Amino acid sequence: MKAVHFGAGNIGRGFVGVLLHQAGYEVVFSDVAAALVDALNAADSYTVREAGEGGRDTTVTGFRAINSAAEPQAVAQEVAEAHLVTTAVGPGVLKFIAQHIVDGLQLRSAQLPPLQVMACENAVRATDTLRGEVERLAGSQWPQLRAKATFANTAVDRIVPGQSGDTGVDVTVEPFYEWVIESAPFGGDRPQIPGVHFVPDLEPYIERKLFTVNTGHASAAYLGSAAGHTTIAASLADPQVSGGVEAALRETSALLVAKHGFSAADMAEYRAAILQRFRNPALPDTTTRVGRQPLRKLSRKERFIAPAAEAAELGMGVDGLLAAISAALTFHAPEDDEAAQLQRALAEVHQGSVTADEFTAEITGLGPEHPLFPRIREEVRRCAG
Ligand SMILES: NC(=O)C1=CN([C@@H]2O[C@H](COP(=O)(O)OP(=O)(O)OC[C@H]3O[C@@H](n4cnc5c(N)ncnc54)[C@H](O)[C@@H]3O)[C@@H](O)[C@H]2O)C=CC1
Ligand SMILES: O=P(O)(O)OC[C@H]1O[C@](O)(CO)[C@@H](O)[C@@H]1O
Repeated sequence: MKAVHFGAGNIGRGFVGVLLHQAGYEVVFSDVAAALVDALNAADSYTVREAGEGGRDTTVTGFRAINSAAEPQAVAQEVAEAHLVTTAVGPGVLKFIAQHIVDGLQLRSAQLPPLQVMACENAVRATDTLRGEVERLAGSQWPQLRAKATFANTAVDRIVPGQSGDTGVDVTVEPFYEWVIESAPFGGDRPQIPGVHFVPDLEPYIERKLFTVNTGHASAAYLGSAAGHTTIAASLADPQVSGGVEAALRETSALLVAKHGFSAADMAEYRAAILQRFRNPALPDTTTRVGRQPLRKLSRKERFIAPAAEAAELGMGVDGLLAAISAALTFHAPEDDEAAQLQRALAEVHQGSVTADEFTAEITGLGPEHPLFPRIREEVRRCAG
């Protein structure tokens, strides 16, 4: 069995790659980072080190890597012959992966079983987004190609921090992982991957994950950074920050209970386990990594605005989420393009060339009629000074 995995970064090697290896797939990593591709091809194996209580090392073998920018035809050929395609490139990059899938499906024999495609990104219905791009690029050819692939949405959860430069392609991860996949697209032919759960309806799971793990982690990063901390551990050791994270998560939990019927007790347990994971002392993680790409994280369907908007529509509390959003608005990270762009936009509000209304609409995607809009505009005015 062969899997082509796009994005040989932290989650690619430390989560998807290792599980596909354990499932018996030959993994062909495809990435645009030439040095990473070369390093993977120079290695016979790499080690996934689980840091923290109960952690163990796993050796991954049986992989290759291809530079998809330099050798798109080779990637298409691999996709044409593969059983499975996965991605972990970031939601904004999926549109660039779509062409490789279209090219691969064009070369794929109609006699082969459908290619199973899953985007393992932190976003609701990321695989649907990828499929939409594939359809758009395939255009009039889509009717001939559609039977050659099956697309399934997934939710992936494992903290894989930035790796120190001196460990090569080895990767340090937390021991915990969760991979939930929607079952319907596969019919009777589900991929057999260790530890994976199949569910008929993914929406409650991806929202529970995104609006708890990711809202909580990002809140720790933004509130921690605003308080002068550079690591997640130091942020959560600050009672002011951990109290702020818990306040935001109590609000998202209340929404998830109301919307999806999770029990309040289960959500309290889920939150506690997650905060424990964030505090893992063996896992070095920084506020700049966890807070990366604040524009994405502040967008309409993401971990802050989506739950806060729904909570506001239902008349539920959003003060904790607003405090985290406010901290996100002032997030400074010199090497992060989106953080720099956000600060430039906020400076324009300060100078008066952009109004707080325009900024709020642009960053959050909310219309002025939305009940959350005036609350965020107030934070924008305060942060812009
Ligand atoms: N790191 C984590 O703890 C978790 C990350 N995720 C999600 O996984 C995805 C990847 O995150 P990380 O692995 O942390 O990021 P990363 O930056 O470590 O890895 C991304 C990889 O994608 C590659 N890439 C970029 N453009 C590409 C293209 N056009 N074609 C092929 N490869 C390309 C990059 O060179 C890089 O190696 C994101 O959507 C993230 O939200 C999900 C759960 C946990
Ligand atoms: O690109 P994003 O959305 O920040 O994804 C990485 C996040 O996902 C998580 O691993 C949670 O699964 C967090 O550790 C991390 O902050």
